[in-house]
Amino acid sequence: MYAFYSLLVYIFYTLFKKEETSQEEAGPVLQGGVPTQTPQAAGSVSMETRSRRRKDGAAPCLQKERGASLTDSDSSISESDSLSLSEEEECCDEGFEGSATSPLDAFLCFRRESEERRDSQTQHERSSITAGESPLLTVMSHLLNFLEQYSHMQRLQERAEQHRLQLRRHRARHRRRLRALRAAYRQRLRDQGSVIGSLEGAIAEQQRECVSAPCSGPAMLSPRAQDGLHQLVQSLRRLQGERSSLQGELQSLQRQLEQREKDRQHIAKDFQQEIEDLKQRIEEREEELTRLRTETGVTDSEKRALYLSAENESLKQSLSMTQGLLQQLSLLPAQSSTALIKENESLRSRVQQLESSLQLRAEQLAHLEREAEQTEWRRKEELHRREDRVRELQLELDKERSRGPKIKYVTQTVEVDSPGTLRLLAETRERNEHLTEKLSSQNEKYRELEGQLRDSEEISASLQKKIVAYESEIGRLGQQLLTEIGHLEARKEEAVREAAECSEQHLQHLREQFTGLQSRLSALQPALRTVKANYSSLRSQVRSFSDFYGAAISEAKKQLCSAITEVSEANKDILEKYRKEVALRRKYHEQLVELKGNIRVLCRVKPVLVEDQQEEGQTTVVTTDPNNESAVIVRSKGRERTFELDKVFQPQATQDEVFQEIEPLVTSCIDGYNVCIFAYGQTGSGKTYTMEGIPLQIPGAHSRVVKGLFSFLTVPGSWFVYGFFVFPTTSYSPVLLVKIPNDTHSMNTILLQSDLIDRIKLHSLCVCQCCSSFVQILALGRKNRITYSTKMNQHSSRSHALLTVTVTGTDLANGAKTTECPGKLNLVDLAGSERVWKSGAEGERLKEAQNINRSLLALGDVIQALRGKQTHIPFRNSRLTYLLQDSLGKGNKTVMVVQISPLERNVEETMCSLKFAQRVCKVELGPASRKIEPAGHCE
Ligand SMILES: Nc1ncnc2c1ncn2[C@@H]1O[C@H](COP(=O)(O)OP(=O)(O)OP(=O)(O)O)[C@@H](O)[C@H]1O
Repeated sequence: MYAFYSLLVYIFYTLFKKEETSQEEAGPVLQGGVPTQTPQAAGSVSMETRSRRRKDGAAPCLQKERGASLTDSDSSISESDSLSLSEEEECCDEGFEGSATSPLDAFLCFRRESEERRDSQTQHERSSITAGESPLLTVMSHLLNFLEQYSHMQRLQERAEQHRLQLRRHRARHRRRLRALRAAYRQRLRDQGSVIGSLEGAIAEQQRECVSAPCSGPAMLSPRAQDGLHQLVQSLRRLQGERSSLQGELQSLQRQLEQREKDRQHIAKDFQQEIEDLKQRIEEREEELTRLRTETGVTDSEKRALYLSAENESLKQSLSMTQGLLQQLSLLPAQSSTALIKENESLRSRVQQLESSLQLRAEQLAHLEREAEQTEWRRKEELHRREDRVRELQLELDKERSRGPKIKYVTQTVEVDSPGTLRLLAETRERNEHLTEKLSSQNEKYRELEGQLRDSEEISASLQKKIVAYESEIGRLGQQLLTEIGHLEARKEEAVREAAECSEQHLQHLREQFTGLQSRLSALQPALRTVKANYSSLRSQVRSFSDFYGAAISEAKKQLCSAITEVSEANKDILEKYRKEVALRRKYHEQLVELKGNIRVLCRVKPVLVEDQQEEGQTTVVTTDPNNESAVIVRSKGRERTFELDKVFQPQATQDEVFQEIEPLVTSCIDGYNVCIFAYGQTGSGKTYTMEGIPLQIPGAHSRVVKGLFSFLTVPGSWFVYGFFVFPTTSYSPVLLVKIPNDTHSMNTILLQSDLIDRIKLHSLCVCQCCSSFVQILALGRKNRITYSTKMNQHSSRSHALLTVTVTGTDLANGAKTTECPGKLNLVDLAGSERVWKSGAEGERLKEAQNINRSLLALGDVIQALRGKQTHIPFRNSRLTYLLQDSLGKGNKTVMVVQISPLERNVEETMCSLKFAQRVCKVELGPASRKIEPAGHCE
């Protein structure tokens, strides 16, 4: 299909170029302002018309035309000429109405037929073809439309040219006829004048004869003379009648001339108006054309169309370029096509308008020509009649002249004989004078008419000049249009050439690439062969290598097994040594802890704060001995009492110093012991400060213990894996200290446990795998802990806070777990013991204070029972003691931090706390015991 359309484009282009070149060669040449065709141009036009007429069987018309053109030079025009002219016009009209048979028209007919054929195809095929070839078809349709319009314009121009030629011939014929009529009329007038002159001469001669013979009377006139006179008078009367009739005819001619002049003026006006309208339309069209060119870029679209056609040509040359061309065609903007279609439509409508106006003009011209012919015919008829009459008059005058001697004789006899004859002569003379006067007046009128006719002819000539000027203007505009079309064509050719060059270059480039690739391919082929050979050799090597590899692996395995057995033997010794070392470390640690005591009581003296100094009784009653770290002296009621405890921290002691005393318990917990660290003391003495500290600023025991626990996870080469389970809860309230959200990223699992005792529940079990999640849980617990302001403490804790951490350790060497019941670390921040009257608690607060004191009393009872080594330890007396039974019982390790206030006003509570601490000091928990599962078999 593409090849077919490219062929079509080529044919179009060739035809178009041929027509253009023929037009350029046979372009109109202006001669004296009138556009005429050169012989070549006439030849080309006549060739076309000749061929057309030959087809129509109108060859005689051309001969007649030629005959008419040849006879145009003749001075006289016969009726046959006019007849031939009318026939010629009919033939020409027929020729114009006939269909054009130029090569371009034939091609357009062929295209129409092909379109019809294509329309007759099935809708499916047509849609598929249209969908596939729309850009090319669009371009082709534009080209065809353009060519159609161009051929139509050419036909119109030819028809206009023919009309102009006909008009010129008719005008020339009309002028010739007018000249002949004028000459004939003048001749007739001259003849009449001569006849009259001869008559006057005869009359004068008769008068002279009458004067020379006065004696002769009318009686002397013979009857023959009388008859002659009678005939003369009658002839004179006829002449008079003829003159009157001629006068009437002249008047009618004058009226006709006037009417014709009016008609001519009217037609000229109409014609001028039409010319003006046409000029205006041409101007509008030109403006619109320029506007379209500037706005829509018609030239670009045409360039693109020609570029596409060039691409299409290149398709024939290279099959590989087809796909690229299709893509370029698909990339064509639809706007240019629509603009071209619109422009084509507008051009068509304009051409139709011009056609209709041309048809109107042709009709008007035909009407004018018919009128002119009628007028000419009438004039001719009139001239004929007048000539006939002149001839008759001439004949009569000749007759009269031939009768001259008789009249002379009669006149003499009349003059001699008849006075009546003299009277008649006088009358006749008078009449003759009168007729002469009338003739002169008629002559004057005729001259006036002639002048008017000349004026009208001048006007008509000027009008014709104008028409000629307009025609020349139209021709010039047409020439400009043709030159512009030529320029456009040149541009198109330039664009086509550029596109062809570009495509040629591209093709050349592709060819070069292709040749380069081919050379590279040819160069690569030996390399490929060598690579293939290498590959095959490698493949065979690989095949042989797999066997070699299997043998090597089995050999290596054997070597590795032997090495592993050797290393494992060596490692066994090392592991044994390590275990011994660990056991030794634990033993020594245990011995150290036991030496220190499984239950240790530490005392921390709160420093005197600024706010404490503002109240009464701010004097300190507690003193410490720098040389004795285990003694604290309290002055009460004028007496000093020394309490011996395991360790007494001075008021300046830091959190770190306190933790150093607690730290061994962390190691014990890791080793699988149950340990308990709790703070005891009156309200506001600093228990929470010691256990929790000030978050992020001065961390307390909680954070440090947790850090210590997690530091074991990062010990390099550790043989243990630890898991930390946290039970943040409260001993007093069943409300959870920490409500752990499900989406907390640091929690892996949340387990619910069943009731353990009464209404105390361990609601949640959190598995912490990093320190930050531990700290988070602590922060949540701190946030949820209930605190109220009392007289003793602004942020007094109203419940015991327990943080239970269970630790499981697995020995990687033998898989032994530290215990089935893992090591447990209880961190307890007890609620402050207080004197109710002192704290000023009431209502709910009073109940809380009572509960707190009750639980602390139960703790004291448990401590008392342990001290007395009773068989029954009342752990179940309170929730607090129940929760702490794992850590307070036998085989456990406990650290109690007694917080005391150094102020005088708290001396009673300080004494109570220290007495309780001393009681605890005397408790023996017995040797601590580890809970270690038997090791499983090592894998
Ligand atoms: N060693 C210390 N150094 C500085 N400030 C301290 C120290 N100990 C306690 N405090 C301050 O004393 C105030 C009371 O302490 P804290 O709340 O810890 O007492 P408490 O024993 O927990 O009271 P309660 O039993 O009523 O909860 C706090 O403002 C705390 O910062």
